[in-house]
Amino acid sequence: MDIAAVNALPYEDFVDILGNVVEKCPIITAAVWSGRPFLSLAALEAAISEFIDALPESGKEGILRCHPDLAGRDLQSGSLTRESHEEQAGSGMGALNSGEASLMARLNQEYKERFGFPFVICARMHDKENILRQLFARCQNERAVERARGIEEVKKICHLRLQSLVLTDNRL
Ligand SMILES: NC(=O)N[C@H]1NC(=O)NC1=O
Repeated sequence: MDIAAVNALPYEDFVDILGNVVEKCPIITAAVWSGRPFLSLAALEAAISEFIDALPESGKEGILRCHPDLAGRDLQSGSLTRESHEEQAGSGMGALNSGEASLMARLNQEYKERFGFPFVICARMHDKENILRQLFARCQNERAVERARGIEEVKKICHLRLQSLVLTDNRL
């Protein structure tokens, strides 16, 4: 399970295995495949990051819009991706009390109305109190600041997803 094994994957397997390192954006994984061979996992991560940075602002917002709300309807209906489900469950999003749940729903809605994309945060790095605090604070920012902030969080999520795939996926 090393970068040589990742480099040896045909693109179909590469996209099957790594296609959700950026939530619901397998096009990013498919695009960076042509940059093989990667010298390290960090080099693969850097290629993903560079691809994202080269997108126009509308593309970056598109990436954010592919993310499900935290504690939102996809969590309630059980339709989150496996990765997102683990992240949201781990940070307590499935165990909000009714006050926290309604505050989260109200602030998520306020955030989306203000910016036109959802609030994104690397859930694995925070607990529910911290997420609510950040959501409240970030609602006050400017749109460009939030776009950049959300993309930073996407990269943190991607980093942790890549790490756990390479550590645990025995297909690699
Ligand atoms: N909206 C949002 O932040 N979603 C996510 N964050 C995370 O760590 N996993 C997600 O699905």
